[in-house]
Amino acid sequence: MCPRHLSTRGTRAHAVAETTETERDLEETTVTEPTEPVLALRGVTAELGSVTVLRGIDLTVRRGEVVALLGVNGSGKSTTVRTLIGQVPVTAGEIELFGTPRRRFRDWRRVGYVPQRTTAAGGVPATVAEVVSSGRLSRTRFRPPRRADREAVRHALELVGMADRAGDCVDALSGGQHQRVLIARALAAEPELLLMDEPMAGVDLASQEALAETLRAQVERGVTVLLVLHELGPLAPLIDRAVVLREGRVLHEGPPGTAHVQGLDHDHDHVHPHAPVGAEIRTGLLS
Ligand SMILES: Nc1ncnc2c1ncn2[C@@H]1O[C@H](COP(=O)(O)OP(=O)(O)OP(=O)(O)O)[C@@H](O)[C@H]1O
Repeated sequence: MCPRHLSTRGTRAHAVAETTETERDLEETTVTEPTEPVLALRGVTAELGSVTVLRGIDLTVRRGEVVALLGVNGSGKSTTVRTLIGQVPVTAGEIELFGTPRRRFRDWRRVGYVPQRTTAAGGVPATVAEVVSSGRLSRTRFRPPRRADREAVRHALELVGMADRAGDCVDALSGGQHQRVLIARALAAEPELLLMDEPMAGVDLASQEALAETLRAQVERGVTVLLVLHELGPLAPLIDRAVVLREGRVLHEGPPGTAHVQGLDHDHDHVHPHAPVGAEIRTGLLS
């Protein structure tokens, strides 16, 4: 809870064995072959309410790839990502994560998810460190956090330049800082696959560049990335492939330079969600 109840339990001797366990976990999770699909959607359809939102999405992302999902507002980008994590049920088609049908997939520590930011206040009086620690739950389950967990949280905060705000209440952060905390939360589990829904939304240009650097380091580690974007921006050099959606279907797939020709410029009716530098935007971190 905010602002001063962070645990500092644990001893160094304890930690050595715990680090070993985490290393063992990591070894177990890096067995995917280089060209093996990390995620695959085949003919995926989905409805929200009574509206058909996805109309047969085919998408494969292989290990180490960085794929941008582009398209105008309402084309189904977020819904596609949310079907992958089971937040939106599919009405037809197949989804696989790491070669396992999604309905049987349980190894969620391999997946980091950054949700699309919202303007709804979460209302939970949590500190930055607590929110980022929640990203570690897929590894810690219900056991108390160990030194390796606290170390991973600290490292994730360092990666997004928020280590000095660990004890602050999330309510005290700006919109861009919230976004950085959400990214740190996803990184805390040291995932192999990062799913990011507009990770740069509301982040000023300098911070976008810092986050692009963070992402580059993840990609160099072999992390696979699928991210929803409205524009490539500082992430452009990292993107291997762009997939453009329109009305719940894949309209175009190819090198990122071709994406705008194929359906974005002509339908440029989407909102760019970037806030001006220093803008105070409240987000629901936990929603
Ligand atoms: N909870 C919901 N109930 C009904 N319809 C919804 C719901 N959420 C989204 N939709 C509709 O589903 C469609 C796809 O939405 P989605 O959020 O996947 O699009 P998007 O491409 O991510 O858009 P944006 O760029 O605005 O985030 C839109 O027409 C949207 O209005």
